Amino acid sequence: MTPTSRLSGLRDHDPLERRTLVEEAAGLGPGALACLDPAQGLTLSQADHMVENVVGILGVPVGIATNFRIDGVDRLVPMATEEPSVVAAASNAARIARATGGFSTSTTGDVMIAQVQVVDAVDPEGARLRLLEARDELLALADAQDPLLVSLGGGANDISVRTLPTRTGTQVIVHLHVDVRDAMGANAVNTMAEALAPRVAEIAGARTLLRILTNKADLRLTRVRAVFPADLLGGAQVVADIEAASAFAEADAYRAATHNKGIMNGITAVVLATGNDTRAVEAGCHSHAARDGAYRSLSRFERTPDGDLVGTLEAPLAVGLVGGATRAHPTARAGVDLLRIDSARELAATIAAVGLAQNLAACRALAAEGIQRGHMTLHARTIAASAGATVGEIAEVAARIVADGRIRVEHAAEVLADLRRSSS
Ligand SMILES: CC(C)(COP(=O)([O-])OP(=O)([O-])OC[C@H]1O[C@@H](n2cnc3c(N)ncnc32)[C@H](O)[C@@H]1OP(=O)([O-])[O-])[C@@H](O)C(=O)NCCC(=O)NCCSC(=O)C[C@@](C)(O)CC(=O)[O-]
Ligand SMILES: NC(=O)C1=CN([C@@H]2O[C@H](COP(=O)(O)OP(=O)(O)OC[C@H]3O[C@@H](n4cnc5c(N)ncnc54)[C@H](OP(=O)(O)O)[C@@H]3O)[C@@H](O)[C@H]2O)C=CC1
Repeated sequence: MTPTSRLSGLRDHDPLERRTLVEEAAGLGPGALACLDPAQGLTLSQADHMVENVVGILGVPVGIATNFRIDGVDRLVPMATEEPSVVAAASNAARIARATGGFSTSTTGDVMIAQVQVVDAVDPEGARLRLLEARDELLALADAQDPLLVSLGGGANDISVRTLPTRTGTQVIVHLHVDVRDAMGANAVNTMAEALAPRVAEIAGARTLLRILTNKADLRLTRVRAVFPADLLGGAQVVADIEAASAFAEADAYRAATHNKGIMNGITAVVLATGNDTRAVEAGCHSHAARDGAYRSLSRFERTPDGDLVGTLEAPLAVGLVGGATRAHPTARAGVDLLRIDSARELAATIAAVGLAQNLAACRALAAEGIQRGHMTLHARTIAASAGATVGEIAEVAARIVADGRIRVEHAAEVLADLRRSSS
């Protein structure tokens, strides 16, 4: 069976039934996603080998975003998040985008940047040029640190050097550009930077300080585009209002912060589900949003000549399929298996698509009925649980507080007490 992500009504099943349906739809064998079950996920001893002073494990819900078609391939996407309505929103937007073929992506490649900071240079500009003259030597020295990466077609491929006036004097900053292939690349480029530092100091006739990657990974940009039909969004006025909402986020930092948070609801959930570094990706995305000096939205929504809505997003996505927790964490491995991806680029493309989908869903809701109708309806289950409802009581309590239009903990407690009185 050709894998499909169109799993209408997945919500109507229980988690175990959903997992089976997802395994089948993704073309995986029975039990392929068993590691998504807490009982077969990360063990305490595995966790104890990942970070320090381990005493326990925090469980995070993993939902499956459906309907995604990315560069012509259907993908069911794992999203690790505690926030209600995020998975539903992404799935809904992906459903709408399917009508025009889904999401199309492109990438600038897999290049990460390591910085080497040079201080106390007597002749900063002279040092800069001497370092540029030594480019080939420095690249070879970097490559010597990671023969496996070079054998895979990766490795150091350029340097750039600039002088940087600072309040402690003019510094010389070396950027080492490294193609890290399918790794996130932090450890790889940090190792190279530390190996280069003594030779850089010698050439510059100065001292080196920081040798570390930058998370402003703007040589590793992923771009995604999708067209959302006006009729599926709610008509021409909704298209115009989403475009006005986008213009607001492009022009105002206060709105852009929330607009981008909506994007990161999608991006971070997939980064986490695949065992990647959420802090690195978020630092990269937010620094990219401020790349021209003002903090702006990472995405844009525009009306097409046909009156539909085209969404575009560009962001640095430093994620890997090897290294980090991706291979060490069984649940992350199951998430990657579900995606059926073969490269870090495909993972980044998927992440960008979910970010754009999340963003569209939020902006559509905001521009149409408001965010609370969809969000709070799904949030009602969390409210019911907060009021003390058991697993068997949550659905009834949630339905009642939604019907009453009072999605609040104290009302849920009243409904719960009433439910228990009537059933005793
Ligand atoms: C919540 C919906 C989707 C309901 O929207 P709806 O039109 O009532 O949904 P529906 O019942 O017609 O279902 C349509 C599709 O949505 C999905 N869907 C729908 N419900 C579920 C569910 N329970 N479980 C799983 N999937 C669900 C599902 O894909 C379904 O189709 P199917 O695949 O079944 O044929 C809509 O109201 C929505 O998208 N709201 C936006 C909510 C949102 O964006 N939440 C994110 C958190 S808030 C946030 O991002 C921060 C923010 C808002 O500040 C960002 C910003 O300011 O930009
Ligand atoms: N963002 C930040 O500021 C920082 C983040 N980190 C953390 O480090 C974690 C992992 O960094 P990363 O460098 O990716 O991890 P690893 O060093 O664990 O993995 C990269 C290594 O995997 C090997 N490898 C095997 N196959 C491939 C392939 N196809 N492509 C590339 N490498 C391959 C290479 O091994 P070999 O060594 O033999 O070449 C490569 O060096 C990140 O997830 C992050 O959490 C760490 C420091 C700072």
